[in-house]
Amino acid sequence: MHHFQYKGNELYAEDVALRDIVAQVGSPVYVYSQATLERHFKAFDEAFAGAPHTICYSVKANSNLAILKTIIRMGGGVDIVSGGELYRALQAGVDPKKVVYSGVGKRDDEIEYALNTGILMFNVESEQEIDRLNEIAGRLGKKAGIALRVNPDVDPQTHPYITTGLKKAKFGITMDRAVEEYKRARDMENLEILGIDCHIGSQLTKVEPFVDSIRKLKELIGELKALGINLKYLDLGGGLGIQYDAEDPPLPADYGSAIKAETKDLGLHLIFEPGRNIAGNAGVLVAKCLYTKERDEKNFIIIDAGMNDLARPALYGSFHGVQPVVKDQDGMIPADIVGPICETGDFLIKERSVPMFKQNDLMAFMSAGAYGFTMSSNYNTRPRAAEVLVNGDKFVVIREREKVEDLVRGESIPAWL
Ligand SMILES: Cc1ncc(COP(=O)(O)O)c(C=O)c1O
Ligand SMILES: N[C@@H](CCCC[NH3+])C(=O)O
Repeated sequence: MHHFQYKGNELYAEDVALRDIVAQVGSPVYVYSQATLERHFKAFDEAFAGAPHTICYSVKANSNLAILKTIIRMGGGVDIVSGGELYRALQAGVDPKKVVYSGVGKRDDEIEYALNTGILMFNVESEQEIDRLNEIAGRLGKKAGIALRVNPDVDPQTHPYITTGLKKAKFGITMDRAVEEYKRARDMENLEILGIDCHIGSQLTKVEPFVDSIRKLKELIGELKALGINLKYLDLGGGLGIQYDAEDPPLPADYGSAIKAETKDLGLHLIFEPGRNIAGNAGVLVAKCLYTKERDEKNFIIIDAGMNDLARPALYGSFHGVQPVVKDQDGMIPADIVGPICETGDFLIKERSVPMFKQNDLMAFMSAGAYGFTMSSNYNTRPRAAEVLVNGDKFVVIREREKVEDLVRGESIPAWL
């Protein structure tokens, strides 16, 4: 069941009309459905029933404290890529033993913070990071649990900007270096080798690339075993895609059975880092039409949300569906739906047939729950949107709309000016 649906001609999030939210909170506003988040988490979790596993939700997809809390209280852990994300996850009450820390550029202070917190493991992304971790852990009198993030050189067949597992990508350690690096790490006093990790890309719509990379990892796991390096965890990253338009991604259950079949004899505890799969279709961005321009060459629908609010179309040419919040338009029109920002690339929809929105009409951009708010910016000194969580017939503002005063906080004018 879908939780963003029409009742009559009004679009609802669960049992709340989006129009009522905007009446109270204004626009643009991100609206999330708690029931959808919970359903997605549960489906992912159940897909791995019978196999020991932990779901470490990828904070970068949607890092609002209320979203993190929703996942944590269902038993989820988190995948973080910065000290900032660790701070958020701790604020939301995460169990440090369910935190994995990925990322190619971990700073010393972030590593210290994570060590002092007692996180489960660092997914180490370079040869130098191994040494740095050992050094910092030694200084703090701690042991750092590690997995090496290896780069299996598998093509995930997704957008080039979100392909991470190819040899030419900046992520991870190459397969041919991995054994040597594990041996080096084994001899370091302040490291504990816990596992192996890979993440090959995002928005994958097939299971084959996942299976291919597991096969490559299995060879490596075998080689390590022969050397007496025994692992506990196999972290398979995130990346399972969702439907934005006409994609037909595998269901979590299908992804789960393919992976379970491939890993069942390894005796390893599986870790997953899904982001988009949990949050993507659990949120929409609601915006208002400010003006329309009809021209011979092109029609424009100008709205109060822009690329600073939802960057994905401008950044990747991504598709987001659009639905009227109240269906009362006179048919469809070919148009660009654009924001108020002074950039030609500031569009949410390009050359598509859309409802004939008029001034003050509200519209919802679908599938905006992941990499929506978290990628938003203040470009053009635009306060970031409010965020709302819906639960049945209730809703709460889980992040206030920013104010202009928030945007100049910390700035100062030197005395000589
Ligand atoms: C290391 C790592 N883990 C997990 C994720 C989450 O990916 P997704 O939202 O595609 O599940 C990402 C982003 O691609 C990532 O870089
Ligand atoms: N931010 C990207 C995905 C990259 C994932 C980062 N690990 C998107 O919106 O699709």
